[in-house]
Amino acid sequence: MDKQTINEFGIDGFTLMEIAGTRAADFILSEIPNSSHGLFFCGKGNNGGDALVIARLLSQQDYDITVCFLSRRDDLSADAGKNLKLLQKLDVEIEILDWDDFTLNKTEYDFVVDGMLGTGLNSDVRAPYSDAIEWLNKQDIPTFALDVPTGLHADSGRILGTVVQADFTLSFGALKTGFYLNEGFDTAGEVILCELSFPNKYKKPTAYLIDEPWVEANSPSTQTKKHKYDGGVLYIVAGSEGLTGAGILAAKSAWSAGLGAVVLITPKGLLEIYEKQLIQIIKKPVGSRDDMYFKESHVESVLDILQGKPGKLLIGPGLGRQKETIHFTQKILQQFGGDAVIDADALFALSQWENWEKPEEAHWILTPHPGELKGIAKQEVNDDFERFQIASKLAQQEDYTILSKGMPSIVATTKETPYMTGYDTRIFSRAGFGDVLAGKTGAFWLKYEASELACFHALLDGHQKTMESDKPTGQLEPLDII
Ligand SMILES: NC(=O)C1=CN([C@@H]2O[C@H](COP(=O)(O)OP(=O)(O)OC[C@H]3O[C@@H](n4cnc5c(N)ncnc54)[C@H](OP(=O)(O)O)[C@@H]3O)[C@@H](O)[C@H]2O)[C@H](O)CC1
Ligand SMILES: [K+]
Repeated sequence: MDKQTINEFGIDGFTLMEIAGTRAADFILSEIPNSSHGLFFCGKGNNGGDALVIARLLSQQDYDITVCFLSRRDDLSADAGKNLKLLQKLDVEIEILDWDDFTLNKTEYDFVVDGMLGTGLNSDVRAPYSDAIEWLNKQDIPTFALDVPTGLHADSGRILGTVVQADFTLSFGALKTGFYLNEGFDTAGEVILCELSFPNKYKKPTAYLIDEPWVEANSPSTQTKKHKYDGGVLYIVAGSEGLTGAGILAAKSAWSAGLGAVVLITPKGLLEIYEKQLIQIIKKPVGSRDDMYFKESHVESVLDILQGKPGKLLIGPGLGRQKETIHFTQKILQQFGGDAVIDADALFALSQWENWEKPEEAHWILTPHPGELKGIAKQEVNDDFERFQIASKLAQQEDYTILSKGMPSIVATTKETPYMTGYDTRIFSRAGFGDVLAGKTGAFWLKYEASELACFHALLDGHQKTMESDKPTGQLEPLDII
C-alpha cells in the first residue's frame, strides 16, 4: 500500500511519515501528561523517521525529548534524515545521543517510543538494537511501539531474536496479522490503528478481524420462529461410554443458543444417562441396550432419523475412537448429503479416512484444535502462522469451512481471505469448551445460514460469556459459558 500510494497515486513517503507521526503524537498526547520526558529510540529507516516526527511534534507541546540513534546518523534513510534536520532547526533544547553515549542507568524518562525497526525487520535483531530492547524491557514506563514492536515479524507474529514488550503499538495504515499470531498477541499490547491516506483501492487485506459490530451489521436479523421446528433441527450424533459429557454440553449449548429443536441421537445403552441430564432435549436411541458406542450397524437408523425434519448435523463430541465408531462416522459423512459440523472424534475419523470424498451438495464446518488440524491436513502445523496458511489453503481446496481453534481462532472459507479473532480464544481448545463451541456453531448455522457467520457468532458468544463471568478465565468451567 505504501509503495502504490507513493509511486502510483503520488503522495510521497515524507508526507505519509508526517501523517503517521502526527497520528501517533496525538495518541501519546492523550496518554502522557505534558512536560513528561520521552526517550525516542531511532533506527536508521523510516520507522526511525516516524519517531523523529513525533519527537519534533511533542517538543512543541512542552515535552522533554531525548533521541537516541541505534545506527550511524549518516546511514539514515532519506526521509528520516530530512526529519533529523527539521528537529535540529527547532528552537527548543532536544538531547540527541548515539547508543554509545547512552548511559544505561538513567531513570529520568517517563515514557519510551520504539522507532527502531518496523516492517523492514529482515533477520534476528542485531546489536545494539538487541541491547536497547533488553534495557527497554527492564524499564517499567509506558512503551509505545511504532508500527510493529521491534523484533516482532509483522506477518507471522514470530519473534526474531528478541522483542520489545509494548504497552501500545501504534500501527500505521493497516493492522498486521502478526499482532494476533504466535507471540504477537502477548507483545503488541493495546493496538491502535493510525490511519494514513492510502486509497481503499490499494487495500487487499490478508485477513479480516472478527469483531462484534461488523458481525452484527452483517448478520440477517432473525425473526423469532413461530414453531420450534421452523428454524430447523440440530441433530447431534455424540457420546460413548465414559464420554457422555461432551454430548450433554453440546446439546445444552445448542439449546441455550435459542434453538427450537435439538435432537440427540445416541446408542441405546447410554439413553438413561441422557434422560436424567437433558430434560428438554429430544433423545433418539439407536441399536440395543448393550450398545455403548456407535457401530456400523447403526448407520441406517441414524440416516433415517436425519431424513426426518430438515436440519443440520453436529457429529463428533465424545464419539470415541473405536474402530467401529470410526467406520460408522465415515459412512454417515459419506451418505448424509446435508450440512454437518464435524468436531472432535469425527475429525479423527475423517483423518483416518483415505481419499474421502465430501458429498457434492454437502456443506461442512470443521472445528479442529491444532492437533486435529494436523491430522486433517496430514502435515505438521508448527505455529500459528502456518496454521493460518494451512487452514486457509485447505478450506479453499476442499470446499469447506474450517474453524481452527487456538489463539487466535481462525475461520477459513472457500473465499481466499480468512478471518481471525483479535481476542484470546485459547479457552476453546480446552476439554469441554470445544463441545460448547460446537453446539453453538451448529445452532447459529441454523439461525444465520452462512457457515462463516455461524462460526463468528459462536466465537463471539463464547467470548462475551467469558468476559461477563466474574470467574477468572483459568477457573471457568464449560457450563459457565453455555
Ligand atoms: N514507506 C512508507 O511510506 C511509510 C513507512 N512508514 C514506516 O516505515 C517503516 C518501514 O521502514 P523501512 O525503512 O522500510 O524499514 P525499518 O525502518 O523497519 O528498518 C530500517 C532498517 O533496519 C535494518 N534492519 C533490518 N533488520 C534488522 C535487524 N534484524 N537488526 C538490525 N537492523 C535491521 C534494515 O537495513 P539493513 O541495511 O541493516 O538491512 C532496514 O532497512 C514502517 O514500519 C513504518 O514505521 C510510515 O509509518 C508510513 C509511511
Ligand atoms: K518499532
